[in-house]
Amino acid sequence: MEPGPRRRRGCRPLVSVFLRDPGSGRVYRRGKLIGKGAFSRCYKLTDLSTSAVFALKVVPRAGGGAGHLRTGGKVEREIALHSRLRHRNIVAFHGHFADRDHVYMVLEYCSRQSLAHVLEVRRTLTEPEVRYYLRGLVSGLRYLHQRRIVHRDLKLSNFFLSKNMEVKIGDLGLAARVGPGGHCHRVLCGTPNFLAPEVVSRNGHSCQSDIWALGCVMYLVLTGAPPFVAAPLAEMYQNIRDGRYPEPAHLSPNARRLIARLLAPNPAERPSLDLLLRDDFFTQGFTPDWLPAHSCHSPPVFAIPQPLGRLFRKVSRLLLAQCRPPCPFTPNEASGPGEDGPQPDPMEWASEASLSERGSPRPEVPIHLLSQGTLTSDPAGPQGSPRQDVEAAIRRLPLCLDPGPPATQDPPRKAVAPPRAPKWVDYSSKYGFGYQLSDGGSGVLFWDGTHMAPCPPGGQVCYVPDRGKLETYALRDVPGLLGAKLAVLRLLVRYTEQRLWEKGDLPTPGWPRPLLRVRAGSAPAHLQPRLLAPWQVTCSGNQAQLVLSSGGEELLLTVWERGQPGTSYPLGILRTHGCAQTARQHLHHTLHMLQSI
Ligand SMILES: Nc1ncnc2c1ncn2[C@@H]1O[C@H](COP(=O)(O)OP(=O)(O)OP(=O)(O)O)[C@@H](O)[C@H]1O
Repeated sequence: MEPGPRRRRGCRPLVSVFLRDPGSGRVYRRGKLIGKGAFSRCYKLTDLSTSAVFALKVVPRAGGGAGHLRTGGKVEREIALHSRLRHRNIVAFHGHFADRDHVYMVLEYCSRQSLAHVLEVRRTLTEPEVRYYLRGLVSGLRYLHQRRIVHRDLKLSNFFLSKNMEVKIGDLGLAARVGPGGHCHRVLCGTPNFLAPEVVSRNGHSCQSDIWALGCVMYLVLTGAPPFVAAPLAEMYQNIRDGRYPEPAHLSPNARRLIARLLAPNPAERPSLDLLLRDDFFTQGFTPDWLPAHSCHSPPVFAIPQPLGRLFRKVSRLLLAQCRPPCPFTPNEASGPGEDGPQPDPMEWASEASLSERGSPRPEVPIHLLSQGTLTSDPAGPQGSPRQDVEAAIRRLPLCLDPGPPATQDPPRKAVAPPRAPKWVDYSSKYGFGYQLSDGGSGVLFWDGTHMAPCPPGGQVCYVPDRGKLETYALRDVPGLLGAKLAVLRLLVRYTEQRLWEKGDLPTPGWPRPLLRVRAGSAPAHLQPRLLAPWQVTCSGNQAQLVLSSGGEELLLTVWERGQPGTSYPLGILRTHGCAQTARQHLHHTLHMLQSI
């Protein structure tokens, strides 16, 4: 470990490269500087034992001693409040510690920085994007307000973006609990442009003041300028008190109306967070379930090709007609990703029959691990992580290819065949990957790494959050936030059932159904390797579908030749007996794909 930080005269003390949290014993390596605030610096941070990446917020202590912080208790308050919060739209607080010179906060790393960074490049955002971000912000803010916490500094630079473009409220340095009267101390704090009239008039902050700030944010991201500009300050404060701002005439009437509701000078006239989401701006416009990463620098195009758009709308209508209250999704959520537009969106669907007519796989395309999990047990499965299994397979496969010249005939086969996914519909560019397994199971692997499947009997729904534990819900209890996913699940599963079903695959009773999916980068979807069921890799070509599985003690290579039942070769037997040319090709191919994960 590095010696303690050296202090240069007149300079801030340096932050050590290696840091130890004495409370948890965790050792971290400090990475690059992400940015500087008025009181703090923020670095990338890696936990050396798990390689998990965090953001480290470092606040210097005054004079380098164990005395008061330079910030007059702000950091202690921030830690006390933030460390108790846990919500997907609030930057997660993972821990804190201190040394002679600094206080350290270990925070969730938001790799796409903040909405301020996005707006700097984009200048303005589209209405569907604004709905998307506001929905996340309202969810995080509702969580805070339910705990009687007001944020008091809601602004774009405090709205962080995760890798998945999920928006997270951060920097709780000014957050405070409201007193019994619903207000906090009558101090003037926050970003001047976004101060609510009651704050400017020193009547104190309340939850409604945060809602005013959301109005300022909405105005800013849609028009590119804040509604109230500080020149001169006294005039701006008067405009704030009067709720007088330049009319954004070019915005849609719904957007203008909602802004006016949020920027009502009388706090009591502003909508509650729940009412806000029921405003026409939300209910009459399309809200995407996710945003592509490129929307950080260019406007996303929300479009699906005409025939598929029609199909989705038709099926949505069908589903909605069948769905009686309490219905876990709204027409808006179920209506698909947008109106038809000029750009076709890649949606692919396939069954073995269609695949076998479409050419051979292209294993040279890079493959990324997209999604993993099981809907019957722990996401990592009973035997450890799927990646470990993939690595074990990579070690073992070459051993089968090593021995001498190819055998003239294949070795003894096993009659077992694990389930696979002979049918799928790939809409992962917007939603997810719907599959139907040969044993009748079905589900959707969503673009964000989550997994949902119907689990009969009893009409329940299983859901595995990204790296989370399996959750099971009765249909009517599916949380509102999962409503859109449920709608997609219904759409895609129904689609695979109705459009792609072909008979012939007999169920394999009792076989576990964890899934691990790989997807080749830019290859056309029908040429991509497909699903992994119990640690399986599947690729589809014009000749065969291959599944490598580790259902029991040994690895099995199962091959489905066109129209034939599957045959499985234990790798140990392939290794001792050798195998014929075709099986060798399959092995080479499988190895190649696994190596590119
Ligand atoms: N959790 C995080 N993940 C990624 N980047 C972060 C995170 N927290 C802060 N940052 C980045 O670090 C920089 C400094 O953030 P910090 O919160 O210390 O100050 P600030 O909010 O910019 O300023 P101030 O504290 O004065 O309001 C900013 O560019 C911010 O985007």
